[in-house]
Amino acid sequence: MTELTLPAPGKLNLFLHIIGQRPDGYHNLQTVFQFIDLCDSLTFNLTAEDRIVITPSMNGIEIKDNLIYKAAVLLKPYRKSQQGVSVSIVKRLPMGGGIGGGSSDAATTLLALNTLWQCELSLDELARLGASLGADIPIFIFGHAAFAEGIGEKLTKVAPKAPYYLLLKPNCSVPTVQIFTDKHLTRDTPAIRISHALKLGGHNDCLEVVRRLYPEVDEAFLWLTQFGDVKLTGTGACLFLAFDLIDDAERVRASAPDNWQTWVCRGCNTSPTHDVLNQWIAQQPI
Ligand SMILES: C[C@](O)(CO)[C@H](O)COP(=O)(O)OP(=O)(O)OC[C@H]1O[C@@H](n2ccc(N)nc2=O)[C@H](O)[C@@H]1O
Ligand SMILES: Nc1ncnc2c1ncn2[C@@H]1O[C@H](COP(=O)(O)OP(=O)(O)OP(=O)(O)O)[C@@H](O)[C@H]1O
Repeated sequence: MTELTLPAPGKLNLFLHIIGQRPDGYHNLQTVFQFIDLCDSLTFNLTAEDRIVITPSMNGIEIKDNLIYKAAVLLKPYRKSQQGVSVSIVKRLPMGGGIGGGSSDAATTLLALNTLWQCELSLDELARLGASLGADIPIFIFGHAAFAEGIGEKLTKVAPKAPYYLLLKPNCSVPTVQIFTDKHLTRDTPAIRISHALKLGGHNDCLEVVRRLYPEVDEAFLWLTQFGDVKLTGTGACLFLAFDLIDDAERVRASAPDNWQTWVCRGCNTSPTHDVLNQWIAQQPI
């Protein structure tokens, strides 16, 4: 039986500028995406029966709402056979954290099944399919750190510094839609050039709104600022801080109050999903 196990990494928005709003309500952004080596793990097994099975079930998510399921359904019309798939997942990425766990699971499913079901879609075609499920999916299909524009689908490869990060999730989850519909959100940050972004970075326009709506994020932000330049990823709730040395990151982590989830992880400019998938493909008999 064919089995494929792939990591589904989280992402960070190193900055997130909102430069306008489209007529359909979606926001035009400028952001730099970088992956982290904190990952879910997804194992795919093809099955004779034409069904999509996901185990274990995820807390509070019906299978039909699971982005893994939705991604698999999107690819079904391109299959060369009528085989189904069983997906088992080890979930490590917190939900509602702004690190794109659901999007990464969906993108990993598209990449894995494109190979296992021999759909032969290009990365651009997969990214377009993925974008119909969520704005964060194209970056995980693209597979390289990128400067992103549009709603996150216009991607230009970049290679920012890849430090260690202390990632902290305050004891709350932030629904993306709540932040994007808040009337106090800044939506008119002037557009910058990619060279400016790489040299000077930027800020996250969602930070002030998230701190005001979520006192837990505000408290964690204030605690972390004593150690450096704290950033919010996406619409939160996760905050992160960069370190050159892993020991410094671990020292701050050890002093964090117990009610916050914390991780020390490394920035990655290539996606671990693509790294492992390319190795797997290279090992298959011709
Ligand atoms: C905040 C980011 O994580 C930054 O990378 C993304 O922009 C959010 O991406 P996502 O979670 O995949 O978002 P989606 O599932 O596509 O959209 C959720 C909701 O957020 C709002 N939304 C999302 C993305 C965007 N550029 N503008 C928006 O206004 C829309 O109301 C949408 O209904
Ligand atoms: N496989 C999945 N893993 C996680 N969440 C999923 C999955 N499938 C559906 N969801 C739904 O998507 C929501 C957002 O989850 P996700 O982990 O992508 O949040 P996030 O990290 O805040 O993402 P983003 O930065 O894209 O907003 C969850 O609250 C959950 O209801």
